[in-house]
Amino acid sequence: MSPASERILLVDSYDSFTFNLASLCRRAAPACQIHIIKNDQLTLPELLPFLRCFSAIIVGPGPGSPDVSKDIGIVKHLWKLDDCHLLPIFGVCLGLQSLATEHGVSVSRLPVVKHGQVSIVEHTGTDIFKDVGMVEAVRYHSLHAELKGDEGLEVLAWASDDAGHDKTVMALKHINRPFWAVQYHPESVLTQGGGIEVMLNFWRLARLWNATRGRRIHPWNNMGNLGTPWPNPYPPLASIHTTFPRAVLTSAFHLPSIGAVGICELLGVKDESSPFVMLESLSQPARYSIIGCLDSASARIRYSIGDTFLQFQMGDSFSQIQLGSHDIWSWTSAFMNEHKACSGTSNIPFWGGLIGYLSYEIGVESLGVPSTAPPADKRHPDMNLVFVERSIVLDNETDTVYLQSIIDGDEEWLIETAGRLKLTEDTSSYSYNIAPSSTKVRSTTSTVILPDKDVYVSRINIAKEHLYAGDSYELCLTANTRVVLDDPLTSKPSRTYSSSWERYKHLRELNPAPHSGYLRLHPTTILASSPERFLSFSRPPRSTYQLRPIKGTVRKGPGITRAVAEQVLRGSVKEVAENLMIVDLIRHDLHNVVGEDVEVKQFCTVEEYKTVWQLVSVIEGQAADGTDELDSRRANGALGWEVLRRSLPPGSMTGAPKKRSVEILQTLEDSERNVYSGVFGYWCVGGGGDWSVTIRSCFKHDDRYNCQPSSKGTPSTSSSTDPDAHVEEWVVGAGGAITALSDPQAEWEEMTIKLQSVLRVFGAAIPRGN
Ligand SMILES: C=C(O[C@@H]1C=C(C(=O)O)C=C[C@H]1O)C(=O)O
Ligand SMILES: NC(=O)CC[C@H](N)C(=O)O
Repeated sequence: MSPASERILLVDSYDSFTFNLASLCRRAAPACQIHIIKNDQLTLPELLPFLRCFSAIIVGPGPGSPDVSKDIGIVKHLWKLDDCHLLPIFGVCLGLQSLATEHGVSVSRLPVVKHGQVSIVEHTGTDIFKDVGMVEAVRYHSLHAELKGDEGLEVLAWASDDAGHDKTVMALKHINRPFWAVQYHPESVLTQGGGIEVMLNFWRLARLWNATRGRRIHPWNNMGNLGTPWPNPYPPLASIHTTFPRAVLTSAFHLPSIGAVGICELLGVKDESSPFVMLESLSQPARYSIIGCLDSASARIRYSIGDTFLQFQMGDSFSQIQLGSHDIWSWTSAFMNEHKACSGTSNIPFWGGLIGYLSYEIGVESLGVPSTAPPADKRHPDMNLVFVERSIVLDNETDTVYLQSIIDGDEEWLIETAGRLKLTEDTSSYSYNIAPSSTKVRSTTSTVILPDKDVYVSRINIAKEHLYAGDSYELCLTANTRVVLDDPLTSKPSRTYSSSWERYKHLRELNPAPHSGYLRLHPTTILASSPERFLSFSRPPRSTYQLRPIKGTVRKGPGITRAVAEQVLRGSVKEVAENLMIVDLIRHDLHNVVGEDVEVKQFCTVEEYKTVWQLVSVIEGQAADGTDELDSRRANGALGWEVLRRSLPPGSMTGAPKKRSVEILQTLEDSERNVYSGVFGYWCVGGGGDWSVTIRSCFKHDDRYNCQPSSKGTPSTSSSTDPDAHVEEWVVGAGGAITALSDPQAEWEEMTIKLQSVLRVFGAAIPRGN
């Protein structure tokens, strides 16, 4: 059998490191096809006929326990295969624990759990450790195998650095069946010496076992579908049209003093009843501000989870489009395929395209976790986008304004808008560079409903119980704070005063953040000042996909210099472990779509923000040659959209493994997260995109703009209730990663520090003692 036709089966127990393992496997056996299945996808009788086509099986890690059927699925049966189906198997973590359990070994809790921590692993230098030197390995486990010695298993490696423990088993083999397993994570980015080296040895041993046994591996003739071989970058599209790009009309000129705020005000941001979008960067990399020039013809796309349709609005025309064989993601991709554009200014990140937000729950829906959120007819949009055809991008470094339109023959708009901007600049009749004291948020009475500290702390303790039990390695627990404003003047929508805009201007001064933005997409308005990029993708060809997870937070204050922050964050086992777990999770998310080419460009760097120091890592990937070349049948940047689809909700906001962690968090949080913890940003018609994590931000839903089709087919912008009774309610979410090492009081404080960065905009503070 030539290596080219060999196949490896990877069984995924719903872990968030599986695609890292697939990538390691590919490095060890480059010509092999890797098929990935979930551990509950097939029954054993359904799987058996396929096994003769595989050279080996890898059993991945996962949440839970090897003796819980729902956690381990089909895996437990694999160690009992009869001789005619037998094949080499390599287990990782939960995989090792299953091998042990099925041979009568007791698997119990570790005295001190190891999540994202590195241990020195000593080994026998035999079998999968042949010619392997020093091993430093990352561990993600709460459980461990305790052998008595008569189970038919042999210990190949162990760790001696566990408190209250002599030697913790780190690798096993079966004495006469072709089974090997490791307790640590060979695929983790920080594992050294025992990663690819051990995988190469397993592959050598597996092939040797197959050869000496004379095991014939059957070709994959008409075997049907058993987990599409990895990687599988594109989803099947219901319809793929060939479309030709439109040209981007651009006019650029120098405009030194008007600034992004001035441009927004000139474009009518103060008319609260109209949609408005603006994305800007207010601290490093602080270069571009992107402003949508919307009008009543701008297309709006809204979708709520659970719906079989989306709402499409263009001016007065309002329709419900049935998704049919599409889901909202493939529909949006098909829409962007119809609206491709080319020949804009190459260094300008946005030429036109979709701007808006995606909720946390839309990611939960993609994970296949049933929602606990209100039903579709009671929801606000989970995907809320506007298609921007005319835009202004301000390059804050050179004070150049780029006017852009993707509407054919729109030169007149460019000339007219340039004239308006220049006139405003010349007459300087209004200072747009507003000083902090000049923001005009009217003072209002606000009621702040904070999360209850005792309840939050008790939930931290429950979260820790889940971590000790092995159900999760890290849980990002959050809570909502509500701010209810009593401002009689905002009870009626105004065309000349927008309190949300005034508030945003205040926020951008108080908390200038690299991922800021004002999104008024009725019924929802978001004021964003996020430090965290979720995903950016550069324009094809050869797009780079970049994710920048943050984990590790320290409040800025007297004496907290960079050196101190470095010590507190980079010098802390807990903080680095927290960050590492998300780095490994994000690598997995990216490997899922782009395949092998994923690199950690920056690991645990301390970055400075207005009110906090943060520990930030950067992961980048590129698709295999040709996958994201400009393709006339697909939207520009379709692969970036696919990375987004498969990677939400952001791992830094869930913890790992993502699916199980999300399920646990649903039991620990009172309400849906909604806009908080989702993403906001853009997808450019030229193929680039940039989506930030919606944190350190606030949002409100205003049901006077409920945007449902009225009986006449136009959106309703009036409430059925008395408009004077309107109460303005903002939601601010905040939270933090809980690990087994978390101190509940410190976690509560960390959450309140994050909350405070936004609460100040309402003139509210968290009372002392809280
Ligand atoms: C949960 C929040 O932040 C997340 C949690 C962080 C942490 O645990 O250190 C850091 C950044 C975010 O990924 C928030 O801001 O509300
Ligand atoms: N990474 C894993 O596979 C973890 C296995 C198991 N859930 C534990 O915590 O020990």
